[in-house]
Amino acid sequence: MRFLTAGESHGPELTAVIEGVPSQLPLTEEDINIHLARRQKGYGRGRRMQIEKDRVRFTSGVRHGKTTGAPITMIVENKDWKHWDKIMGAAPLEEDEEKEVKRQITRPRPGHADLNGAIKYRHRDMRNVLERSSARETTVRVAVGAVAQVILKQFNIELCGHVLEIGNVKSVEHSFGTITELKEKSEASEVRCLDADASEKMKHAIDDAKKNGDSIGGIVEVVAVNLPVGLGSHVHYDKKLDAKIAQSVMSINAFKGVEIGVGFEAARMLGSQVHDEIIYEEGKGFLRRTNRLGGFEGGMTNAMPVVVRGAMKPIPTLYKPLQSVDIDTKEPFSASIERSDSCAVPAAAVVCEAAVAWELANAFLDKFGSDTLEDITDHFNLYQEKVRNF
Ligand SMILES: Cc1cc2nc3c(=O)[nH]c(=O)nc-3n(C[C@H](O)[C@H](O)[C@H](O)COP(=O)(O)O)c2cc1C
Ligand SMILES: C=C(O[C@@H]1CC(C(=O)O)=C[C@@H](OP(=O)(O)O)[C@H]1O)C(=O)O
Repeated sequence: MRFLTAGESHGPELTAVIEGVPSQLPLTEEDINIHLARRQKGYGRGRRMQIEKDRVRFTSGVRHGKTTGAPITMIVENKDWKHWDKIMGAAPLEEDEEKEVKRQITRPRPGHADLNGAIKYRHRDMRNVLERSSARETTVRVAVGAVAQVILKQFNIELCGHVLEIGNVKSVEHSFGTITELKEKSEASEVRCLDADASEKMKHAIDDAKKNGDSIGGIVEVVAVNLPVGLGSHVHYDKKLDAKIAQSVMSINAFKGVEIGVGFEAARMLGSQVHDEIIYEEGKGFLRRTNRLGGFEGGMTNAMPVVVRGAMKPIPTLYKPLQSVDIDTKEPFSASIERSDSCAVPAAAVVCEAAVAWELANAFLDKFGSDTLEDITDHFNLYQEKVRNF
């Protein structure tokens, strides 16, 4: 499968086109809307989230609740567009509108794409950069990830993103039992954290940052279960599934680090403390005694849960001004802003979940075929039988 997204933060709508989704897959707009609503929740978001009510509309590729195999187009409306239609309009401006509408953004925010994008694409108005660099785009990436999750669920593969840390507050309680419990527990917390005590402390940390005009980041984790052995491959760098996941997660706005399993900690441990011993159980086949490597060896899944973590930096738009330089006057200034999130880590856990789901579903279809659900299922069942008898 492949996908493209298009759309600006304050434009009329966002669009995603996915090509390569198998035919005969039961798929409804509601399957997507559940995840869009999850992404909108979370303590620390700004006023924009009160304006938007993200819902998807299919305009191709789905008929009567089933995929046809043709490209699927998904549209999400920006409710905020009504406040921006003049500023964001595609038509050339009349002369008398120029002054009123064309208020140029010339003050780059440290940490955002504004300055690099303006220099690279030769824009004197940095709105042309910020509209597309905005994480509003993650709405349709979550929609794409939701389609991936529907594919995976057909084969009992499920995943869930949750929050491990916000600022220097860490979740102490990580255990969750089944994936359903992980979903329920994280969903019940306003910061998507399993640990009730830590959740409260995280909310305070967000409040403190906000009160001081500051922003705060954190660490999210995605866990995926019931994967077959052998998704991805060791044979070439661009077939390694752990590497593809890392790329996907790193592409999420403001993500600055990715870990799989014990991740960076592995460098500080000895080999005997890192590698997962192999055992064999009749009827189940080969298993690992532990899962420190987060479900990957040699760029392939090993049938243990996949565990991926991503580190999000604090949001760059700050109420507390940071120094920057106006690109027209070349004079230093201290930024003042209208609105921004103070913390988007709980939302980012849902985006990270979507990024991992996409890579897993893609690797799954690479292995088991992609034309139609029935053929994929036959191939999957045959493979699983061979794995059990290996
Ligand atoms: C869900 C989500 C919401 C975000 N909200 C904001 C925001 O309100 N203000 C802001 O300046 N950055 C926000 N960001 C981060 C910026 O989009 C990001 O820092 C920017 O695109 C620059 O990219 P980089 O940080 O990856 O270099 C958000 C990121 C995510 C994932
Ligand atoms: C709109 C979303 O996130 C936006 C991401 C974002 C940024 O700069 O990345 C800036 C803010 O937008 P605005 O400037 O319109 O307030 C966030 O609200 C969203 O997540 O749906």
